[in-house]
Amino acid sequence: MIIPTIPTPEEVLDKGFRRAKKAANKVRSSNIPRQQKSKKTEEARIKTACQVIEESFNMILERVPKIEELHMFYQDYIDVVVGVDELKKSLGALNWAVELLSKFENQYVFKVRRSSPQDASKVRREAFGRIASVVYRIEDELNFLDFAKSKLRNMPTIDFDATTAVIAGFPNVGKSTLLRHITTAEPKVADYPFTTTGIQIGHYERRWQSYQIIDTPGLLDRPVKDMNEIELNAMVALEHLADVILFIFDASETSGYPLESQFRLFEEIKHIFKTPIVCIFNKMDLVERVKYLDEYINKVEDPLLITAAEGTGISEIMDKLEEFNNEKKRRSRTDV
Ligand SMILES: Nc1nc2c(ncn2[C@@H]2O[C@H](COP(=O)(O)OP(=O)(O)OP(=O)(O)O)[C@@H](O)[C@H]2O)c(=O)[nH]1
Repeated sequence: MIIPTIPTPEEVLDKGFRRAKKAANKVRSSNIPRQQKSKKTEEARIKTACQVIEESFNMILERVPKIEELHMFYQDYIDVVVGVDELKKSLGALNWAVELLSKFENQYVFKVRRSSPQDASKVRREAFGRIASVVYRIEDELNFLDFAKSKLRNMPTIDFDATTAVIAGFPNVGKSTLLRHITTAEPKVADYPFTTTGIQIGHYERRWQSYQIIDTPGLLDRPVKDMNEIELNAMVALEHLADVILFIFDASETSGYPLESQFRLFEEIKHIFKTPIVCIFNKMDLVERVKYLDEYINKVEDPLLITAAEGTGISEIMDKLEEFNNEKKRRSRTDV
């Protein structure tokens, strides 16, 4: 998300007062009658200081995207990373400062006009004091916006038009292998604060349709009860993205996780997400279709049996995703 550079109160005031001085010098060297000069000079200083500072804050307010207009995934993402309420509060404080400064501008220009030439500079000093105190009043909010800027610099770039599958399953079950086989290019890895290794996003096109497969190492690969609140919220963010979840079982159990615990994780994810889930049993090259395995395979709807390492079963997954894509298109047509 684009948050522009956030100045400190000192920087804002310095810029405002410096420009005010310049404006004053300009008036001083103009050919206004002498008796009016001191008042006109102070008037220019007050006006310029207020306007320059207002402009700095307005520029920030204009450049930060309206949070409620962002895709729900980004709204949740921002909420998890920095807090939407806090961000809105800080922007609200900037608005408050702009309104007050514009009030000061009118109030003090009027005061200078009504003052004697000798008192004009006193009025201006009073105005500058109040301007400074308003800017310092929002120091915490400026600091927060600066923190948010650095935190939100590398938001993952999501293609919201693509049909999106999010991969889930215990570590070592073959998620990356699958991602590499389905998607053509090297998956892009974006910063994602809930996972230690970043989010991996792979893309591919099929019959002129775009697909996107997302892996979030460290998030959808362990029991939900072990998750903290941030991670649970991150799951909500993912739910806004996923048209479908690909849950990968390691049928061979060579990853070290018994099918029983893998199935428990599947149940948890099914419980949390309202998104449809496609169950994929991987590493079929290492197993016999024994009764024990069949028990699990038969428990789920339309399972796909694959050997990701050899690329076997990948086209069936793509067919399945195409079905979801067609369904999504059909739904969006009837929604219009
Ligand atoms: N025999 C066999 N091995 C596989 C298959 N798919 C993946 N593997 C192996 O399983 C191991 C783990 O695969 P990864 O793709 O790294 O698994 P992952 O789920 O992405 O693991 P994390 O990144 O730790 O979550 C690797 O050594 C793969 O080569 C398969 O179909 N058959």
